[in-house]
Amino acid sequence: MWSLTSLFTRSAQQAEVTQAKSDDVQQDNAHSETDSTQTTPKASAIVSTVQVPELNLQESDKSSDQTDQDAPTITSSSTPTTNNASLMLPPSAPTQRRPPTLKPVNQPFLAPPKLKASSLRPTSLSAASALRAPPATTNGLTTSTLAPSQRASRKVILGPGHSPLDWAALTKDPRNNLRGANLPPTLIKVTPSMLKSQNGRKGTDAWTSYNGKVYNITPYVSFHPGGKGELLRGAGKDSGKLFLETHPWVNWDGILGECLVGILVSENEKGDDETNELDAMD
Ligand code: HEM
Repeated sequence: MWSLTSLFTRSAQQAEVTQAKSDDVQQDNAHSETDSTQTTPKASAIVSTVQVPELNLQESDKSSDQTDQDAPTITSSSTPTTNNASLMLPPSAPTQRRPPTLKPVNQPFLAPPKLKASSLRPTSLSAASALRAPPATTNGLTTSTLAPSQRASRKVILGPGHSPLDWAALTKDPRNNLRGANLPPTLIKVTPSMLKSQNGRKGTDAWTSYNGKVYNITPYVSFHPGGKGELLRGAGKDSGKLFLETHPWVNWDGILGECLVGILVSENEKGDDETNELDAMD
């Protein structure tokens, strides 16, 4: 290990040696400069290149202590870690990163557009009616099972105790015998001539056929929302066409199931075993 005294002494000696060498170099440079002026103008380039390598070569031969002493000087000029940080530009001002102003300073808030109530509604149809399929124009038939919304109602005012609920209560009791009097408990075969004679006149019950089955509609006449006259238009004949033209959404058998008399057969088809055949169809 070097002592401090020897260190300083050594450093002083080296400084003297360095100074002497530097003087020699300058003398040599001056001398060479004098010579170069006589030949070529390259002397100035030699001066700058000679000084730097000599200093580095001498220091490389010195001890590590010497380099440590020089270290602060070198570090201050070349190390980019800490000191360069002080040279970095400050972060950009926060005003540059602000989001764009959403609100004009001197302008009031924009009012929402004013909508008229009429502009939110269709002029003629309601939203629900606009979603429905348009009614068919041919033959008065419609492809939809929904009731037409714009057709004038032809319903009648039903008498007291003749609401649909009253009818439903009536059909639940089998003792009411809605099929009619003087009929066997089982279904019968009905010929077209029989159906025609059961038209509701002369004290007879009114029968009608629908999908090949015959019903007694007399008990339902006063419960029919469309009125007695409309329902009796099908008396003594088939009501399928009129029924489907008027209200295809109505559940026929759900209303008149207890009024089922029998099935419609051809004139010569009726036999003595009509009851057994009808039972077999059930
Ligand atoms: C000749 C056969 C029939 C005709 C001509 C007829 C006619 C009518 C008419 C004009 C209406 C009024 C529709 C309206 O403007 O709202 C109506 C309603 C009604 N009819 Fe008939 N009808 C017949 C047979 C039947 C039968 C057999 C039943 C039962 C199975 C029935 C059950 C009803 C029902 C439930 C309504 C009310 C419909 C509703 O509220 O939308 N009709 N009928």
